[in-house]
Amino acid sequence: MDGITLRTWEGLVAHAAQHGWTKGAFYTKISEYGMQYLMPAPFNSEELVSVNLSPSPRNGQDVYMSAITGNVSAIWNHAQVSSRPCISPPDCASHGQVSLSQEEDMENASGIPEGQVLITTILKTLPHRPKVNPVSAKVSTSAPDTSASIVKDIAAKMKESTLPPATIAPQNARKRKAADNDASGPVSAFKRQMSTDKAKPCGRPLVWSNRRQELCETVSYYNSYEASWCHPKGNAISMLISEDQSPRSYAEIDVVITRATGGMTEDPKRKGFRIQNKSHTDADLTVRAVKNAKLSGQAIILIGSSKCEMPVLMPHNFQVLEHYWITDTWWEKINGFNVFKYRFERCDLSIQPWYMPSNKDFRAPDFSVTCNVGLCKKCGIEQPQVYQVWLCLNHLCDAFWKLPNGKDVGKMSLEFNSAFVSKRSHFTGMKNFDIQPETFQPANHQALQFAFSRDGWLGFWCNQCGKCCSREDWVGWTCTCGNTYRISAPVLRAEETDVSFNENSQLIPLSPKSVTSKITAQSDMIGKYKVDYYPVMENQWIIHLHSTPEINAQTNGPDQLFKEMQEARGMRLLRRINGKVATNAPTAALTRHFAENYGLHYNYIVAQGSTPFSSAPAPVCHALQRLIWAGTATEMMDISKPFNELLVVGYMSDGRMGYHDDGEVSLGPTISTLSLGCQALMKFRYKKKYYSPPLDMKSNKFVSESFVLSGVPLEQERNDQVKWEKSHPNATLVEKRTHFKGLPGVKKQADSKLMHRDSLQLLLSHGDMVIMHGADIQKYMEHQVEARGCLRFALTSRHVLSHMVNPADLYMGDVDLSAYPEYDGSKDCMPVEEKDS
Ligand SMILES: O=C(O)CCC(=O)C(=O)O
Repeated sequence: MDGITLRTWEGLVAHAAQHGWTKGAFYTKISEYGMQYLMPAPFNSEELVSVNLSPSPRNGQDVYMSAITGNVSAIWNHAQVSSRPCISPPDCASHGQVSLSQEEDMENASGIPEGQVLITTILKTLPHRPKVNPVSAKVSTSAPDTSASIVKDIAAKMKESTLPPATIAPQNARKRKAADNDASGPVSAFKRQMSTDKAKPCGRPLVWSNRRQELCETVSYYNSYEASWCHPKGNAISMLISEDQSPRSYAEIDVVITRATGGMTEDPKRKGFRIQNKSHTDADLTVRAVKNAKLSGQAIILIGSSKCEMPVLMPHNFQVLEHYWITDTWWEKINGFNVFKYRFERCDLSIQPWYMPSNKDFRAPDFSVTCNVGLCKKCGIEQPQVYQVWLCLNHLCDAFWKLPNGKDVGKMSLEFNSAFVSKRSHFTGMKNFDIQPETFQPANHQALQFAFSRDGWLGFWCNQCGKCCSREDWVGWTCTCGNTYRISAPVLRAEETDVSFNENSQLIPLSPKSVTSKITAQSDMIGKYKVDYYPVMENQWIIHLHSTPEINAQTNGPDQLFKEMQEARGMRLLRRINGKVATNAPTAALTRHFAENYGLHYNYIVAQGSTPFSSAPAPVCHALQRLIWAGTATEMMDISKPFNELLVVGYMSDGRMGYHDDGEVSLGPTISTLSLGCQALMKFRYKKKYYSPPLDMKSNKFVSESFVLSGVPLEQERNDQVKWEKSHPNATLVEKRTHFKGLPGVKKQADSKLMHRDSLQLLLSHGDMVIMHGADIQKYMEHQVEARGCLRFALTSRHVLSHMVNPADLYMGDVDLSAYPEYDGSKDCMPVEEKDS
């Protein structure tokens, strides 16, 4: 590993001269110093994963470099066999940051441990930044300055070897016409086509979805619910291309030119449009990941949304296009801010893609087109001519984004250099993911592991129509084309469930002792249950009834109910759409739990409907008996408001119900839940709008309600703010902000330790019951539940106020429990007939 010994700039250059600079060599621009380093990989280039270069924090002048290598294919294979969404290639991000104290140790490293990453660091003191000269763009035959000559030598060697020729005269480049590009001169930055003008594609996508979540849950290479790029741990693997609202984008079948997202905000002048309001930087995760992908030659899977700017009609909301690779990256100025841009080229140019417009003939690629390159005299970096005029596109150079006359490009409209768009190169990098997802092979999965695993309840790729389907139904998948897949799950005992089948799970075993509470419980015994009463606010209680193995083993007790819940026929637990979104909306997202409601409707479940109690399966009715007992035994339940609703929620590995409250006007004040199966962590916290001061220092926004809960940290200061706000009803936002920022304690309020933390956490075990009593709990607090194993049911009962229900539906809440024995908390619950005999 001679790379490790290259500690000086001279050594580095000598090494460069000595070694063949092959295609696999990597180069990185240390543009801050106006130089370009080209370095051979001091190891088998195929093993290179990523390289990071940054000025050393020690003096800002040393170069601090870390490279990550390893047996890439072994690592990727390993990553692929691991469970979704664990698509972790080597951990570039964390390994890329080596502290200075580690450098000497690193130098002693030798060889690459099999299947592991290796980090190389090189320190080099750089010359001071050269003085700025006027910019000049020219083809790279011009006499370079000293630093540039090193670069030129190296570049020449690279050209001699395997890279395609880097420079041709601009006029030659322009003569050629690309296969898919009709422009013979400069190519206009993308002309948007109305979707009605677009031709239909010649084929159909292999993989597609209507909702983004379906895609993310199904394919292992795209797990990005919000951002367009998917770059787990700094390794870019796929990108969703959609509408690009910034200037100078381009999209056709073989080439896509777009920008790193981020740094944009709503355009105050044009509704629905976004504008740049912040610069990208080299430290941005996407910028780093894209650079890494370019260096390592890794293919990127592009996914097109229905709004994507390809000149062809996209048949679905989301469709997987093909593998592309990043041929160029550069910087531009948009709206005065630095923006990172890149050019993708399709990897398999000689194969017709499914999204070729049906009214166009497929033509073989023309590899003879290459793009002219200019050399910036200021920074010494050779760069392709991206636009009709050559510009230095190194954002750290003083000549950046300046015309040959030294003036900023400003509002000048730029068109792409046709050669830059039309050039084609042979892709020789790696494709780490197949586009076609694995189909389920139940025989290959150990039934227990699969049935309740994260994989088991996520996406299903329909091999009939190519649709990605989330698992919406407890019993399996149904594709819109009619294809179904049913899971045959084994029946588990409760003690078999405290294991998560999510390999990526962060779950750490919890004991009741490790679950802390800021509210002190008063404990008591009711029957055989130990009962913890948490006084949350005045007359507001959260009550935890701890079950025991003895209680669980009772006839019709939790063990039996858990078994029956798994075997119950006719139950229809479904994942529902979160929020009020149309089912097929691209953004519609399903919950991470499955639910079915019995008895009366209330708002939360209205969309999904309810099943009358008269059709409820036996375990639901037995559970209701226990919940009624718990409500009355703890003296919380108002007998004039009996439970007339029961929600069954099913959780598998990694299942959860996020923070929410049950504070609907249609509900009575007492809510009672029975837990069956694996443990769950139930967390309570005060809602931000009541817990925080009126001014939220983080978002710099005013929270909607000015009310401070008693007992919260900095209560006095928070109350002072509320008082001031009330006494200055006409104060403007600026005045309020100025006033609050000057108050003592305000800084402390922004301290995340004092903000919005869980106040109570309960570890719920099999058979436990929880009662929430009091409307203020729902008004001022919210709760969340995380399953801590692979299978759990929660059966929660409420009272729905009858005047809030459609009279025609009232019958649904009628509960006839005469066939089910009453539960008294201490005795076995025997079926009625057995008791009588
Ligand atoms: O899973 C649980 O224990 C409780 C579920 C819940 O919070 C609810 O139904 O509102």
